[in-house]
Amino acid sequence: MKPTSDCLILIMGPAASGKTTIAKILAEVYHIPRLITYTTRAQRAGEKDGADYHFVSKETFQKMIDAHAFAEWQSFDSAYYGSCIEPGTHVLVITPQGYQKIKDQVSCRGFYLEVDPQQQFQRLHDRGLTEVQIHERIAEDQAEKRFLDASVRYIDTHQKTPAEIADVIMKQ
Ligand SMILES: Nc1nc2c(ncn2[C@@H]2O[C@H](COP(=O)(O)OP(=O)(O)O)[C@@H](O)[C@H]2O)c(=O)[nH]1
Ligand SMILES: Nc1ncnc2c1ncn2[C@@H]1O[C@H](COP(=O)(O)OP(=O)(O)O)[C@@H](O)[C@H]1O
Repeated sequence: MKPTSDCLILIMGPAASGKTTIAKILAEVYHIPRLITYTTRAQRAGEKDGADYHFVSKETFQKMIDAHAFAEWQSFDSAYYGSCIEPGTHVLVITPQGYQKIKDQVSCRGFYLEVDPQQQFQRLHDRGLTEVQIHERIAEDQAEKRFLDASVRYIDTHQKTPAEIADVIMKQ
């Protein structure tokens, strides 16, 4: 089924599984805009404020919580992440826990990207993470999987190009 009516396409997956890459293709090729979420984590090299995230201070994030600005928010990997939902068809990159909090609020379709462990390790190493940081992040992502449910579609990204993965999502 294609997203002909308002529908959120929720992209989930562990660190460096390709979530951001796929969201960019869905925006650029399929013209499905991404909802930019808010985070207190540090901006990575190459990331743009307002395009990858709205990078905000903890104080600003807390003010947004107090103002009930978020559809959901959570603490993850020593930072806060929160999303605001708008009407229309959009892509949202989110944790499984975030998915669990909003799945009954909106019409949505969830996808979980699975990544080859060796490729993931290499990508996270290239991102500058230490071995300890990599193992901590993998454990946190693993713990998040308990929030997935039977309606989530798993996509094995190994040996698939980003364009092929986006195509799989669009054909659902
Ligand atoms: N619950 C929730 N999770 C988010 C939000 N924005 C991003 N995330 C998730 O937060 C996690 C950490 O994201 P990030 O720090 O960019 O690391 P990455 O997964 O390695 O790219 C990922 O699983 C994202 O999908 C949000 O607004 N709410
Ligand atoms: N299907 C793929 N094939 C090859 N490289 C990929 C693929 N998906 C993502 N990558 C690369 O892996 C790295 C991490 O991807 P990214 O989209 O930032 O992951 P995430 O947002 O899940 O952390 C990037 O360098 C990206 O170009």
